[in-house]
Amino acid sequence: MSITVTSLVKHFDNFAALKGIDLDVRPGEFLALLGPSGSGKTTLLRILAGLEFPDAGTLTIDNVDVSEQGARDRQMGFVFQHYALFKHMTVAQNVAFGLRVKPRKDRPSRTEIDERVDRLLQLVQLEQLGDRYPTQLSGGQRQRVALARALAIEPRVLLLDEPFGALDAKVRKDLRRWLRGLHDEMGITSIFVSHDQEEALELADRVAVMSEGRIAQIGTPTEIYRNPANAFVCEFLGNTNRLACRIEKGGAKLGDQFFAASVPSDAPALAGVAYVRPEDCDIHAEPSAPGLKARVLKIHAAGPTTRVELRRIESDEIIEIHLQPGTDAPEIGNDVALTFRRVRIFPVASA
Ligand SMILES: Nc1ncnc2c1ncn2[C@@H]1O[C@H](COP(=O)(O)OP(=O)(O)OP(=O)(O)O)[C@@H](O)[C@H]1O
Repeated sequence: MSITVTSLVKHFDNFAALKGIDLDVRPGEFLALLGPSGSGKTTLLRILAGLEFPDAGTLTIDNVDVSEQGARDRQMGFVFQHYALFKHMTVAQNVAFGLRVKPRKDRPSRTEIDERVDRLLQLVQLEQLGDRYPTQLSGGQRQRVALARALAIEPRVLLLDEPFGALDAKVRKDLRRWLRGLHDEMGITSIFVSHDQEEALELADRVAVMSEGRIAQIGTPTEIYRNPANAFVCEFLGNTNRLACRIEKGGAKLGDQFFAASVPSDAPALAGVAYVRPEDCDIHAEPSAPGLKARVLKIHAAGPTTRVELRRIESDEIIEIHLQPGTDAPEIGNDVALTFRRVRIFPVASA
């Protein structure tokens, strides 16, 4: 199923929660809505689900306008972070619920429902636990039941709002890999909300980064990580150094290197911020080598990557770099030169 959202606007009283969202979700795609708290992710998901209605804009599924349809008619499956299971029902009864409440003409027979529940419990790897009650399950198992329940109605689209948000880091990581596998197996168009950049970048085919009711950028994880469209996306994806610079003649100098910025080359000089990821830096032990001068403060050698913390001599800004494999670690206290393989530069006004 493809989904197209056009010029979607939503206010809560005077507050604009969505300020004009355009979005195309491709059939079978796994799309992440990523953004800080309050950026509008849940509001957008609830509008897609038909649980909330926009003030303006349209929503189509496979080119059919469903803007006026309610949640029941849209045939979407939802899994929310705290999507409580029915406590008085067993796991199997929870999964069957969406089928049992269908109007008689659409409702599968009792045998068909039992068969489908068995299949779904196998799919979420809980086939042994059909007779348990939700309180007898772990958090991760409960979320898998919630997922099986959402899938039972054979939804056209699966909507997930931080489905693993309440779980601890290890379970969360295992479950998201498992969910990605399940998605690939079923090929169902899925949209999930996350405020965790690592989760979104790992799971999704494409990520829509949201900021203050707008989509700041949409692209594959590699595109948004390697080529963030603006300062907000750079900062939100984290793991980046922020270095003051001066933009003139269409770019800025860091040490001896010049990097282009997306400003006209004849624009007046202005203050900028250069963003450099730690893995895009090279260190030269000889301080007189061409490059940005910095002093080595700390070396963190535990783990697979050696991280070096430095202070930029001219400004006291702290820079973290990841040492390239095969490079000798510098001495703490020594001055060195840094060169950069990839830098994004934006004017301060937009930073
Ligand atoms: N029913 C409501 N009434 C009033 N304001 C609301 C309502 N729902 C959401 N908002 C506001 O709209 C904005 C967007 O909320 P939304 O829940 O979509 O953000 P989010 O990106 O999902 O955040 P989070 O990650 O914290 O869940 C927030 O400022 C929120 O306070």
